[in-house]
Amino acid sequence: MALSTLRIVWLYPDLLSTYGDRGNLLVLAHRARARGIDVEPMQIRSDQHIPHTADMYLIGGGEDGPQAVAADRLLQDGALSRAAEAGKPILAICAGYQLLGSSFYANGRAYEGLNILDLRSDRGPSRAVGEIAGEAAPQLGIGSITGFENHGGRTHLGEAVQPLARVTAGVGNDGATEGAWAGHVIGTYMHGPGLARNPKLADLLLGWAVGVNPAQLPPLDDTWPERLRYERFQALQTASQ
Ligand SMILES: NC(=O)CC[C@H](N)C(=O)O
Repeated sequence: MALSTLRIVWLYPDLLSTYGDRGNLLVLAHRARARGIDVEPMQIRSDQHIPHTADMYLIGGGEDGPQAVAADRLLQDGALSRAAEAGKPILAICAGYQLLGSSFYANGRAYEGLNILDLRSDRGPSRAVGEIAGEAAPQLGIGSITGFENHGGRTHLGEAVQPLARVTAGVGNDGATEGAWAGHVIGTYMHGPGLARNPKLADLLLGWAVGVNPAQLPPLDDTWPERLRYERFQALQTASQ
């Protein structure tokens, strides 16, 4: 593999990290180290400059107020937009996902987003709270997805992005699609943390970061993540009966 040390930036833990989103960093670090890749996790607070040199960037979800502050600081910093242009993998969850679009709603008004993904978010008729599941875009090769969602926003995709998944339970963007991706940037409403529940999504990001086809990463023992996934999908089936 081309990379010996994987530098993963976890953005703004002081503003955005709800429902265990920090777990995404832990999952990526574990899955990289298990393949012999050293990991340097970097937690960058909102009063710090974002390093340009990282190999992957993570941003989590949060409430409306911190989301608006985070968007403002990210716009001023500029490094996340340059990372996207440089093809660095970015995983953004919920509030972090919404602020990658052109605009989003928080506290009753629209805010400017980073325009990294061709989408915009407004408010839905009710909060979307609970399990979310779907079938991921076949090109991604990650199969079905599972997560937990809690958001008031609804997201409308433009032509330059593809839906991450087709929704089979829950709401996601609008009840039909969930999340979005373009290049190496993925946005999703899945908390949980999302990567603990979707190890193939974690490996997709890792593969992008180290420059190998994810299918060529050495396999790991995923007994426990698979049990978790089984349990979550079963819970949805039971709830729908
Ligand atoms: N969980 C979240 O990140 C919520 C994002 C946003 N504040 C919304 O309610 O839509």
